[in-house]
Amino acid sequence: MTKKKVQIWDGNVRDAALTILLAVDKNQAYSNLLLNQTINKYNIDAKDRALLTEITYGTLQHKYTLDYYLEPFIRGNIDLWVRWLLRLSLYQIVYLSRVPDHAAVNEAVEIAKRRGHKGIASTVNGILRSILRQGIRSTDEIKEPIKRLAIETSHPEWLVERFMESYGIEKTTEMLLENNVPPIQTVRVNTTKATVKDVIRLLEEEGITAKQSKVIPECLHFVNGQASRTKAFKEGYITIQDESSMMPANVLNPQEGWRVLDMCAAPGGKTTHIAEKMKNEGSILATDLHPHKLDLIEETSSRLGLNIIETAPIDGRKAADFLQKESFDGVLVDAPCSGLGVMRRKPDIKYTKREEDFESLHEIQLKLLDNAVEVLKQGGRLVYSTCTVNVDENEMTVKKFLASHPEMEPVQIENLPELLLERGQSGMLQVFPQDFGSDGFFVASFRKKTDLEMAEKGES
Ligand SMILES: C[S@@+](CC[C@H](N)C(=O)[O-])C[C@H]1O[C@@H](n2cnc3c(N)ncnc32)[C@H](O)[C@@H]1O
Repeated sequence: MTKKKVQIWDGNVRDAALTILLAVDKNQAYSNLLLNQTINKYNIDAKDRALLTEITYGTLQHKYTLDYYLEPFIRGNIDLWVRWLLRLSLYQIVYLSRVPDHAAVNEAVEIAKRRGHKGIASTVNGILRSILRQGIRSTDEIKEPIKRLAIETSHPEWLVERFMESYGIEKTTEMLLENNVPPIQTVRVNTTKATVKDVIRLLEEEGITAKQSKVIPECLHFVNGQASRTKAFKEGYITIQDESSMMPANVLNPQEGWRVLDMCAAPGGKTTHIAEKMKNEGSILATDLHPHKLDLIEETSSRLGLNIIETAPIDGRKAADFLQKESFDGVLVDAPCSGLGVMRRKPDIKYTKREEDFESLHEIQLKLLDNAVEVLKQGGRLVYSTCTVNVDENEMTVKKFLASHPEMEPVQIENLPELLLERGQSGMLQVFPQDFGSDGFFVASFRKKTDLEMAEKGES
């Protein structure tokens, strides 16, 4: 039997959101990728694009809260697609003031008729109208504080508990709330091609307002428009990147002429930033475990006009077996991690990650760092980064790494604005999503001592 291909877009925003949400739930599809593919494939116009993004992300972001509100109104079993339809309709009623309640209900009933039958449509109508009549229940009914916070902010309880233990109630609450706020669209200016001012002007000519960030100088915040569709993007003046991800290249502070290894490089966001910092002079080896991802680095380098980047498929846990010892002036290990800092962008992470998934990551991260040390020159700079907020993968990984490498010393985080430097301690910096509206991110900086320094300190 041939499988029926699902047509995501037929001009109905809510129907498309429902198809995407179901695919995310049933096939573990990534919400951000599926949404972007849909928008680009069907060339969806700006108004529908905004609503589709808002409903898809918003419903996913608030899934547990919406289920809490729906629970008293649902009797017996309902199909998965009906549950998602109820969730996305209630999302509009509770969170989107610009969508009138009756419009959200009518749209839901029409979709239920089309996808199911009259009986399902009348159930959907009944549930949504009952909620409108009786109102949603308060979370004050939940007496246990962690459970209440988990439901209010739609995060799993085990994760809330974990964050509380590491960061305390205030920081945790701020972070959980921020995880439900849509991310700001940020881009990095290709400083080898134009100045920040010039790029702002180029974008203005395309009808786009972009503002220079107060945190990372080469970062622009988009006020309107879609970066990937601009001429400035196509012609290599900008790269789409979260502002936090612009920290590692700044902290590494590579100089023109350096030889740099970017060990976990794909899709190349930081590799190309490093090349821009080096003014496209010197050489960068960008490696990744997955050979197919290397094409992305090459595509981006060529779009940006950077020609000092070479790629190679190498498992970083064995990099020292393939690369010359002590041959790189700088190494970046932007490690695979649990991604708990990017939940605004990938809300599905909240529901798919399991605590046991994290355990193996710490070991992989240490192996990558062990190899980085071997290929780093004496006196060279090593930067370790993750896009997570998790002590085990960040501070603990650094602690264990330093304990087993007397030849490495932490160095003060440098080359970032004062407001960030103040937070950096013992060569480490943890940024939370609520700090300046960027992803949660961790960066640590180290220097390899020379043999002479080791001998003088009696450490060799
Ligand atoms: C956080 S992402 C890197 C993002 C990239 N640095 C950027 O800025 O675009 C982590 C990368 O590590 C790669 N990876 C996972 N395990 C690896 C290993 N053992 N050796 C090398 N790369 C690995 C993954 O394929 C993934 O592309």
